[in-house]
Amino acid sequence: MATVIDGRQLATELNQATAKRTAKLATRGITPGIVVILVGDDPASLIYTRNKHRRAEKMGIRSVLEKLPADVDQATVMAAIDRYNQDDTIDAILVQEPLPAHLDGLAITNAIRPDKDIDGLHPINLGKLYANQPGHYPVACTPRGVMTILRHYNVELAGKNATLVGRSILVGKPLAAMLDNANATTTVVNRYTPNLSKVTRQADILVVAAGSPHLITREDVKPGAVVIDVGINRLPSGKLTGDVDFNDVRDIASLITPVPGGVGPMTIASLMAQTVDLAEWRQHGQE
Ligand SMILES: NC(=O)C1=CN([C@@H]2O[C@H](COP(=O)(O)OP(=O)(O)OC[C@H]3O[C@@H](n4cnc5c(N)ncnc54)[C@H](OP(=O)(O)O)[C@@H]3O)[C@@H](O)[C@H]2O)C=CC1
Ligand SMILES: Nc1nc(=O)c2c([nH]1)NC[C@@H]1CN(c3ccc(C(=O)N[C@@H](CCC(=O)O)C(=O)O)cc3)C=[N+]21
Repeated sequence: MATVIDGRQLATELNQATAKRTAKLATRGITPGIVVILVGDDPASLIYTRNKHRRAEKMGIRSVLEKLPADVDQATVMAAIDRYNQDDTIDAILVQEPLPAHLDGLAITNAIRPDKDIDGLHPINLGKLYANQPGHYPVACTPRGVMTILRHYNVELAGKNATLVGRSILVGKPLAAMLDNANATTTVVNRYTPNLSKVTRQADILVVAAGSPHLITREDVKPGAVVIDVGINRLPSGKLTGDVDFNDVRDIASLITPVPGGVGPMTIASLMAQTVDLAEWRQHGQE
């Protein structure tokens, strides 16, 4: 029977540590600030954005929500980015995905100042991660949260097979780079991969970020594997479920994350921690 990873507990611990850091910054008159740019009114994005806002305010981070209408034009979004790039009270800029199809998401990402790029999506930050460069730069918060979980539960990575289902720029790709940097042997699969099950069964660490409810069942998992479920899917009943059939897989895995209560809370906690990182790094740059 697998140990079930308690993402909420780990997130609470990380949030307490982050709150201590903001309290220390406050004594120097510094309040870290994040802006979330939300285009349109996708209900799931609204919930996620509200959760972030509430969490930030609780821990002494100023949170600004810039809501733009679904039919906003490219120039207006670019002007908003430019304004926050120059705004000294803002340390972190997050553009909520997904963006409406008429907008050029790549141009928007590339316009964010790399030192305010809280999702680590700017090519400069992605390049540093891929090159495994030393030094300070932001990385995507969900992969950062997953790496924190693996470290906390003492999961050995060097020499292990780490397989990622999903290759998005926000989750699969950066997490593959982080696992590779930690000397795991990484495999990234996508929709075109033949015989998915054969590949996933090789994994000592299986990370699933596909957005497909119950894609992974026990036949796809090596006995004793560590299973990290990033997927967030809302069922017609309104319940949240991951990409892994939790009840089917839990007795053959060694460690497993639930949904909800696994990776999700760690994404938010990592976002808060990295906002404070950005504020501190910028401060050092200015001193
Ligand atoms: N818990 C958290 O904190 C977070 C959760 N999420 C959730 O994680 C999931 C993934 O998010 P994201 O990475 O942004 O999603 P994307 O839709 O951008 O990417 C999904 C990836 O999964 C691959 N994929 C989908 N279905 C299959 C399949 N049947 N077999 C193999 N590969 C498949 C796709 O392949 P291809 O490229 O070929 O299309 C793609 O690479 C979503 O449910 C999302 O809501 C996302 C961010 C944070
Ligand atoms: N630029 C950008 N960056 C993101 O990181 C990003 C994004 N866009 N778009 C959407 C996805 C999704 N995502 C989630 C984060 C936390 C929870 C979360 O807190 N989940 C809780 C439950 C939440 C609930 O109950 O509704 C849990 O899993 O326990 C969910 C989903 C970040 N994303």
